[in-house]
Amino acid sequence: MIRTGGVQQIARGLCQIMGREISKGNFNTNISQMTPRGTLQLPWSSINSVRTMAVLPWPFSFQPRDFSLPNSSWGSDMRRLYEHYNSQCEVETDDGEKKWGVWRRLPSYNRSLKYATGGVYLSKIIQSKARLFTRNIREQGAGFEYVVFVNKQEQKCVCVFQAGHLLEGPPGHVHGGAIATMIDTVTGTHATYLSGPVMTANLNINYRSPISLGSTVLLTCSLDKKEGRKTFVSCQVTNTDSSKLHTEATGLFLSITMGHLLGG
Ligand SMILES: CCCCCCCC(=O)SCCNC(=O)CCNC(=O)[C@H](O)C(C)(C)COP(=O)(O)OP(=O)(O)OC[C@H]1O[C@@H](n2cnc3c(N)ncnc32)[C@H](O)[C@@H]1OP(=O)(O)O
Repeated sequence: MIRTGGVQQIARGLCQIMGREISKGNFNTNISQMTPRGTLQLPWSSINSVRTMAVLPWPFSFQPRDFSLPNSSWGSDMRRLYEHYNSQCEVETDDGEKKWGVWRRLPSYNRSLKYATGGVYLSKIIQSKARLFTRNIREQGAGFEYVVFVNKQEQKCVCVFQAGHLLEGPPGHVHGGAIATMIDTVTGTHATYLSGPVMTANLNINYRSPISLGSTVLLTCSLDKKEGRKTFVSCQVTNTDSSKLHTEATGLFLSITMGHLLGG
Protein backbone atom coordinates (compact mmCIF):
# COMPACT_ATOMS: atom_id res chain seq x y z
CA MET A 1 0.00 0.00 0.00
CA ILE A 2 1.25 3.46 -0.81
CA ARG A 3 0.98 6.24 1.74
CA THR A 4 0.32 9.47 -0.06
CA GLY A 5 2.13 11.50 2.63
CA GLY A 6 5.45 9.80 1.87
CA VAL A 7 4.91 10.05 -1.86
CA GLN A 8 3.98 13.68 -1.50
CA GLN A 9 7.16 14.42 0.44
CA ILE A 10 9.42 12.68 -2.08
CA ALA A 11 7.71 14.14 -5.09
CA ARG A 12 7.94 17.56 -3.47
CA GLY A 13 11.65 16.98 -2.86
CA LEU A 14 12.20 15.87 -6.45
CA CYS A 15 10.29 18.89 -7.70
CA GLN A 16 12.50 21.12 -5.62
CA ILE A 17 15.64 19.42 -6.92
CA MET A 18 14.34 19.81 -10.46
CA GLY A 19 13.88 23.53 -9.82
CA ARG A 20 10.11 23.48 -10.10
CA GLU A 21 8.35 25.97 -7.85
CA ILE A 22 5.35 24.23 -6.44
CA SER A 23 2.58 25.57 -4.36
CA LYS A 24 0.36 23.22 -2.43
CA GLY A 25 -2.24 23.72 -5.12
CA ASN A 26 -0.34 22.67 -8.19
CA PHE A 27 1.34 19.86 -6.30
CA ASN A 28 -2.03 18.40 -5.44
CA THR A 29 -2.90 18.51 -9.12
CA ASN A 30 0.02 16.21 -9.75
CA ILE A 31 -0.84 13.92 -6.89
CA SER A 32 -4.32 13.65 -8.32
CA GLN A 33 -2.69 12.07 -11.37
CA MET A 34 -2.23 8.91 -9.33
CA THR A 35 -3.85 6.07 -11.11
CA PRO A 36 -6.17 3.58 -9.44
CA ARG A 37 -3.18 1.22 -9.29
CA GLY A 38 -1.45 3.71 -7.01
CA THR A 39 1.21 4.91 -9.43
CA LEU A 40 2.28 8.46 -9.93
CA GLN A 41 3.09 10.62 -12.91
CA LEU A 42 5.97 12.78 -11.84
CA PRO A 43 5.31 16.46 -12.29
CA TRP A 44 7.85 17.52 -14.89
CA SER A 45 7.46 17.08 -18.58
CA SER A 46 10.60 15.08 -19.42
CA ILE A 47 9.53 12.36 -17.04
CA ASN A 48 5.85 12.56 -17.89
CA SER A 49 6.87 11.86 -21.45
CA VAL A 50 8.46 8.55 -20.51
CA ARG A 51 5.51 6.20 -20.48
CA THR A 52 7.36 3.51 -18.57
CA MET A 53 7.89 5.78 -15.58
CA ALA A 54 4.19 6.49 -15.25
CA VAL A 55 3.27 2.87 -14.68
CA LEU A 56 6.06 1.94 -12.31
CA PRO A 57 5.17 1.14 -8.72
CA TRP A 58 6.38 3.78 -6.29
CA PRO A 59 9.46 2.40 -4.51
CA PHE A 60 8.67 3.73 -1.04
CA SER A 61 6.16 2.29 1.37
CA PHE A 62 7.13 4.31 4.43
CA GLN A 63 7.86 7.88 5.41
CA PRO A 64 11.42 8.40 4.19
CA ARG A 65 14.06 10.10 6.31
CA ASP A 66 15.22 13.49 5.10
CA PHE A 67 18.98 13.29 5.65
CA SER A 68 19.53 17.03 5.26
CA LEU A 69 17.91 17.86 8.60
CA PRO A 70 20.04 18.43 11.72
CA ASN A 71 20.96 15.44 13.86
CA SER A 72 22.88 15.02 17.12
CA SER A 73 26.21 14.45 15.31
CA TRP A 74 26.22 17.95 13.85
CA GLY A 75 28.87 20.19 15.41
CA SER A 76 28.41 23.86 16.23
CA ASP A 77 29.72 25.11 12.83
CA MET A 78 27.39 22.79 10.95
CA ARG A 79 24.38 23.93 13.01
CA ARG A 80 25.26 27.61 12.82
CA LEU A 81 25.58 27.55 9.03
CA TYR A 82 22.44 25.46 8.68
CA GLU A 83 20.54 28.06 10.73
CA HIS A 84 22.10 30.89 8.75
CA TYR A 85 20.79 29.61 5.40
CA ASN A 86 17.64 27.95 6.69
CA SER A 87 16.47 31.20 8.27
CA GLN A 88 16.57 32.76 4.79
CA CYS A 89 14.37 30.06 3.24
CA GLU A 90 11.18 31.59 4.56
CA VAL A 91 10.56 35.26 5.29
CA GLU A 92 7.71 37.06 7.01
CA THR A 93 6.07 39.99 5.24
CA ASP A 94 4.90 43.16 7.04
CA ASP A 95 1.38 41.74 7.37
CA GLY A 96 2.72 38.57 9.01
CA GLU A 97 2.41 36.35 5.94
CA LYS A 98 5.11 33.72 5.33
CA LYS A 99 6.80 33.68 1.93
CA TRP A 100 9.67 31.83 0.28
CA GLY A 101 12.99 33.57 0.83
CA VAL A 102 15.89 33.60 -1.61
CA TRP A 103 17.27 30.26 -0.45
CA ARG A 104 15.72 26.79 -0.58
CA ARG A 105 16.88 23.83 1.45
CA LEU A 106 16.91 20.72 -0.70
CA PRO A 107 15.66 17.60 1.06
CA SER A 108 17.84 14.53 0.63
CA TYR A 109 16.84 10.86 0.65
CA ASN A 110 18.94 7.73 0.46
CA ARG A 111 17.06 6.04 -2.38
CA SER A 112 16.47 7.25 -5.90
CA LEU A 113 14.18 5.93 -8.61
CA LYS A 114 14.09 2.19 -8.35
CA TYR A 115 14.09 1.29 -12.01
CA ALA A 116 16.79 3.61 -13.37
CA THR A 117 19.12 1.20 -15.14
CA GLY A 118 20.54 0.31 -18.52
CA GLY A 119 17.34 -0.86 -20.13
CA VAL A 120 16.94 -4.05 -18.11
CA TYR A 121 15.48 -3.86 -14.64
CA LEU A 122 17.96 -4.49 -11.85
CA SER A 123 17.61 -7.73 -9.97
CA LYS A 124 15.19 -7.56 -7.07
CA ILE A 125 18.07 -7.93 -4.59
CA ILE A 126 19.99 -4.99 -6.01
CA GLN A 127 16.84 -2.91 -6.29
CA SER A 128 16.04 -3.36 -2.64
CA LYS A 129 19.61 -2.73 -1.51
CA ALA A 130 20.51 0.21 -3.74
CA ARG A 131 21.27 3.37 -1.75
CA LEU A 132 22.61 6.80 -2.58
CA PHE A 133 26.39 6.61 -2.13
CA THR A 134 26.63 9.69 0.11
CA ARG A 135 23.78 8.59 2.38
CA ASN A 136 24.60 4.94 2.94
CA ILE A 137 26.48 5.02 6.25
CA ARG A 138 24.06 4.30 9.07
CA GLU A 139 26.00 5.83 11.96
CA GLN A 140 25.17 9.52 12.15
CA GLY A 141 28.22 11.73 11.78
CA ALA A 142 30.50 8.91 10.58
CA GLY A 143 30.39 9.72 6.87
CA PHE A 144 28.95 12.52 4.78
CA GLU A 145 26.83 14.94 6.82
CA TYR A 146 25.64 17.67 4.50
CA VAL A 147 22.82 19.95 3.53
CA VAL A 148 22.41 21.82 0.24
CA PHE A 149 20.74 25.21 -0.18
CA VAL A 150 20.05 26.76 -3.59
CA ASN A 151 19.57 30.37 -4.54
CA LYS A 152 17.72 30.55 -7.83
CA GLN A 153 17.99 34.32 -8.15
CA GLU A 154 21.79 34.25 -8.03
CA GLN A 155 22.02 30.82 -9.72
CA LYS A 156 24.21 29.77 -6.84
CA CYS A 157 24.18 26.95 -4.33
CA VAL A 158 25.96 26.20 -1.08
CA CYS A 159 26.51 22.95 0.73
CA VAL A 160 27.46 22.78 4.39
CA PHE A 161 29.51 19.59 4.77
CA GLN A 162 30.83 17.94 7.91
CA ALA A 163 33.33 15.18 7.12
CA GLY A 164 33.05 12.15 9.40
CA HIS A 165 35.77 9.79 10.66
CA LEU A 166 35.09 7.11 8.01
CA LEU A 167 36.22 9.52 5.28
CA GLU A 168 39.89 9.50 6.29
CA GLY A 169 42.56 9.67 3.60
CA PRO A 170 45.87 11.13 4.74
CA PRO A 171 46.11 10.73 8.56
CA GLY A 172 43.61 13.05 10.23
CA HIS A 173 42.40 14.47 6.94
CA VAL A 174 39.64 13.88 4.42
CA HIS A 175 40.19 11.50 1.48
CA GLY A 176 40.46 13.22 -1.91
CA GLY A 177 37.86 10.84 -3.32
CA ALA A 178 35.41 11.82 -0.61
CA ILE A 179 35.97 15.48 -1.46
CA ALA A 180 35.48 14.69 -5.16
CA THR A 181 32.28 12.83 -4.29
CA MET A 182 30.90 15.86 -2.51
CA ILE A 183 31.93 18.16 -5.37
CA ASP A 184 30.25 15.87 -7.92
CA THR A 185 27.14 15.63 -5.74
CA VAL A 186 26.76 19.36 -5.17
CA THR A 187 27.74 20.58 -8.66
CA GLY A 188 25.52 17.82 -10.12
CA THR A 189 22.62 18.83 -7.90
CA HIS A 190 23.10 22.47 -8.87
CA ALA A 191 23.24 21.64 -12.59
CA THR A 192 20.08 19.53 -12.19
CA TYR A 193 18.35 22.37 -10.41
CA LEU A 194 19.24 24.73 -13.25
CA SER A 195 18.87 22.44 -16.27
CA GLY A 196 16.80 19.39 -15.32
CA PRO A 197 18.20 15.84 -15.56
CA VAL A 198 21.97 15.83 -16.29
CA MET A 199 24.98 13.56 -15.97
CA THR A 200 28.54 14.54 -15.17
CA ALA A 201 30.65 14.47 -18.33
CA ASN A 202 33.78 16.10 -16.95
CA LEU A 203 35.07 17.12 -13.53
CA ASN A 204 38.39 18.98 -12.95
CA ILE A 205 39.61 19.26 -9.37
CA ASN A 206 42.52 21.15 -7.81
CA TYR A 207 43.28 20.28 -4.20
CA ARG A 208 44.82 23.35 -2.57
CA SER A 209 44.89 22.56 1.17
CA PRO A 210 43.87 19.51 3.21
CA ILE A 211 40.59 19.33 5.10
CA SER A 212 40.74 18.16 8.73
CA LEU A 213 38.62 15.15 9.53
CA GLY A 214 35.55 16.14 11.54
CA SER A 215 35.65 19.74 10.38
CA THR A 216 32.87 21.58 8.59
CA VAL A 217 33.47 23.19 5.20
CA LEU A 218 31.40 25.11 2.68
CA LEU A 219 31.02 24.10 -0.96
CA THR A 220 29.92 27.08 -3.02
CA CYS A 221 28.80 26.43 -6.61
CA SER A 222 27.91 28.87 -9.34
CA LEU A 223 26.78 28.61 -12.91
CA ASP A 224 29.53 29.56 -15.38
CA LYS A 225 27.48 29.18 -18.56
CA LYS A 226 24.89 27.13 -20.39
CA GLU A 227 25.42 26.14 -24.02
CA GLY A 228 22.71 23.94 -25.50
CA ARG A 229 22.76 20.67 -23.55
CA LYS A 230 25.90 21.69 -21.66
CA THR A 231 25.84 23.24 -18.19
CA PHE A 232 29.18 24.45 -16.81
CA VAL A 233 29.40 24.81 -13.04
CA SER A 234 32.31 25.82 -10.83
CA CYS A 235 32.80 24.99 -7.18
CA GLN A 236 34.99 26.16 -4.33
CA VAL A 237 35.49 24.31 -1.07
CA THR A 238 36.47 26.66 1.75
CA ASN A 239 36.51 26.83 5.52
CA THR A 240 33.35 28.15 7.16
CA ASP A 241 34.23 31.86 6.93
CA SER A 242 35.53 31.43 3.36
CA SER A 243 38.98 32.72 4.35
CA LYS A 244 40.79 29.51 3.38
CA LEU A 245 40.49 27.71 0.05
CA HIS A 246 40.68 23.91 0.31
CA THR A 247 39.65 22.77 -3.16
CA GLU A 248 38.38 24.23 -6.42
CA ALA A 249 36.70 22.48 -9.30
CA THR A 250 34.85 22.92 -12.55
CA GLY A 251 32.29 20.52 -13.95
CA LEU A 252 30.56 19.94 -17.26
CA PHE A 253 27.08 18.42 -17.12
CA LEU A 254 25.16 17.19 -20.12
CA SER A 255 21.38 17.22 -20.19
CA ILE A 256 19.93 13.78 -20.66
CA THR A 257 16.49 12.41 -21.19
CA MET A 258 15.23 9.90 -18.65
CA GLY A 259 15.48 7.45 -21.57
CA HIS A 260 19.29 7.69 -21.23
CA LEU A 261 19.05 6.16 -17.76
CA LEU A 262 16.33 3.74 -18.74
CA GLY A 263 18.34 2.54 -21.73
CA GLY A 264 15.98 4.09 -24.27
C1 LIG B 1 21.41 13.82 -5.65
C2 LIG B 1 22.68 13.29 -6.16
C3 LIG B 1 23.25 14.01 -7.37
C4 LIG B 1 24.43 13.31 -7.81
C5 LIG B 1 24.97 13.86 -9.11
C6 LIG B 1 26.08 12.96 -9.56
C7 LIG B 1 26.22 13.03 -11.04
C8 LIG B 1 27.03 11.86 -11.49
O1 LIG B 1 27.94 11.43 -10.84
S1 LIG B 1 26.61 11.16 -12.93
C9 LIG B 1 27.65 9.71 -12.97
C10 LIG B 1 28.95 9.95 -13.67
N1 LIG B 1 28.74 10.27 -15.06
C11 LIG B 1 28.49 9.30 -15.97
O2 LIG B 1 28.45 8.11 -15.68
C12 LIG B 1 28.27 9.78 -17.37
C13 LIG B 1 28.80 8.79 -18.38
N2 LIG B 1 28.82 9.42 -19.69
C14 LIG B 1 27.68 9.42 -20.45
O3 LIG B 1 26.66 8.81 -20.10
C15 LIG B 1 27.72 10.20 -21.72
O4 LIG B 1 29.06 10.33 -22.14
C16 LIG B 1 27.12 11.63 -21.55
C17 LIG B 1 25.64 11.54 -21.20
C18 LIG B 1 27.84 12.43 -20.47
C19 LIG B 1 27.28 12.37 -22.87
O5 LIG B 1 26.88 11.52 -23.89
P1 LIG B 1 25.98 12.09 -25.10
O6 LIG B 1 24.70 12.59 -24.56
O7 LIG B 1 25.94 11.00 -26.12
O8 LIG B 1 26.78 13.34 -25.58
P2 LIG B 1 27.85 13.43 -26.78
O9 LIG B 1 27.05 13.45 -28.06
O10 LIG B 1 28.94 12.44 -26.62
O11 LIG B 1 28.44 14.87 -26.51
C20 LIG B 1 27.60 16.01 -26.55
C21 LIG B 1 28.53 17.21 -26.48
O12 LIG B 1 29.22 17.20 -25.20
C22 LIG B 1 30.63 17.14 -25.38
N3 LIG B 1 31.20 16.23 -24.38
C23 LIG B 1 30.76 15.00 -24.06
N4 LIG B 1 31.56 14.50 -23.07
C24 LIG B 1 32.48 15.43 -22.81
C25 LIG B 1 33.57 15.48 -21.92
N5 LIG B 1 33.85 14.47 -21.06
N6 LIG B 1 34.34 16.59 -21.89
C26 LIG B 1 34.06 17.64 -22.72
N7 LIG B 1 33.03 17.64 -23.60
C27 LIG B 1 32.26 16.54 -23.64
C28 LIG B 1 30.81 16.57 -26.79
O13 LIG B 1 32.06 16.95 -27.33
C29 LIG B 1 29.65 17.20 -27.54
O14 LIG B 1 29.98 18.55 -27.80
P3 LIG B 1 29.44 19.28 -29.16
O15 LIG B 1 27.94 19.15 -29.11
O16 LIG B 1 29.90 20.69 -28.96
O17 LIG B 1 30.07 18.54 -30.27
